[in-house]
Amino acid sequence: MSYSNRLLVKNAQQVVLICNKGEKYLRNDGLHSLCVIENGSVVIGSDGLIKAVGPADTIKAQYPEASFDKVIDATGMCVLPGLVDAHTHPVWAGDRVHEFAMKLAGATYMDVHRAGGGIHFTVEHTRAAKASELLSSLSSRLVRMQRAGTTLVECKSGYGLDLQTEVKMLEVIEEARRTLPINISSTYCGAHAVPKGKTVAEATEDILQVQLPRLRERISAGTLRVDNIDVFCEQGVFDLSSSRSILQAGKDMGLNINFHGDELHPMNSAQMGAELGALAISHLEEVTDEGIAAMAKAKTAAVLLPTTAYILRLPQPRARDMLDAGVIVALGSDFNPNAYCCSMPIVMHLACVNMRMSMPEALAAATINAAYALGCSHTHGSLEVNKHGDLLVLNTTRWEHLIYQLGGHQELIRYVIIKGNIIYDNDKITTL
Ligand SMILES: N=CN[C@@H](CCC(=O)O)C(=O)O
Ligand SMILES: [Zn+2]
Repeated sequence: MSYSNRLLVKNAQQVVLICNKGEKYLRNDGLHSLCVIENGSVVIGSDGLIKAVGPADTIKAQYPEASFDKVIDATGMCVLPGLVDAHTHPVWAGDRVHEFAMKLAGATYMDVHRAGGGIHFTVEHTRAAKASELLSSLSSRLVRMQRAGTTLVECKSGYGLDLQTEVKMLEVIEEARRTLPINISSTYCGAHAVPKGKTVAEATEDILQVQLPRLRERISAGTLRVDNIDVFCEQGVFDLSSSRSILQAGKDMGLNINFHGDELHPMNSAQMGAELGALAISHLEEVTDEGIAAMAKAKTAAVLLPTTAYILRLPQPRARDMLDAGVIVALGSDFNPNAYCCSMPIVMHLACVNMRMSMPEALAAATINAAYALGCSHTHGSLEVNKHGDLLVLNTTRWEHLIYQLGGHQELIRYVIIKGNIIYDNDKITTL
């Protein structure tokens, strides 16, 4: 046995593993109760991976405390996997607080978009911003997410809509990946809106003939990493057939398909995504029964975004119907200038109250299933041996408090740990 382990978290009242048989996702019966060890400990090795997790007495017998760089006594506390945020747009300049006021006064999302605001407003400001400014605001946002317990986050481009700005955004995401501890899955979303002055056909042509080929070169040369391809498949944005051709082209270059579908209108996006072998489709407020069945069969994850329906006062996504049909349900914050939320604990609370998910369903959706939606559930999303040592220590004896205490994560999260390193220590926590 190695005598140079990085971290021991010992004697936790609860260690929430989520699952313990190498499951890549949880659905149906797998969601009824999560795998929890009472009075447990976790061992993280010097490579940042989990070496052991189990009853505190067993771990104590196997690992002498002296073999650890750091020991956390979690008596009276809970340990759970770091949260996974499966959908964010965190690289942009120019906030849209003025549009929030317009929407509160009755304007719809598409009213604002058609009037040249919304994504177009953000595109104008993001094109004008320096990469260093975008990196600085991205870093602050990611640090906020980390403090709210997120340890793996999907980050999209999509406020450039031209080659130069899309690449600038992807490079900024890449720099954040190199400099911050949080794990990042990056997504090219050049088809987030039709740029002003172009038709859908012209925008699609530009993506297929100019943007994707340049990205392919950069990825092959190892100068840029991109994991997923995204499109906003919506009436007045990219129609089904242009979305299909862009997603297929991305898949052909090795990207995972993970896109916005069936948000404001039923577009048959779910069926199209399932046919293409999409790993995930987000939103789905307007998905049909046929779309739900197709996603369940194809094991395409549904990334549900409770903040969007809440802020835009949309119908709630049909989480219960999807869960009952066996769809793999994940959650995301949808952080963007329209939905300014960095907190997965708040997202889980909204999912429970507004979308009628149970707390175990919401936690699985924000861990193992969100990791699945990003193609990372073999390394993230549960506390199992050989996975990344990414975890939260909560100052409470039952994990459900993280969801129950709306907006209470700042007082509940004592430590955020990524690969066995403490990246946030909230030592100001007192009693709860
Ligand atoms: N629906 C499309 N995209 C974003 C909103 C982006 C924006 O409004 O800037 C979403 O997921 O909600
Ligand atoms: Zn989005």
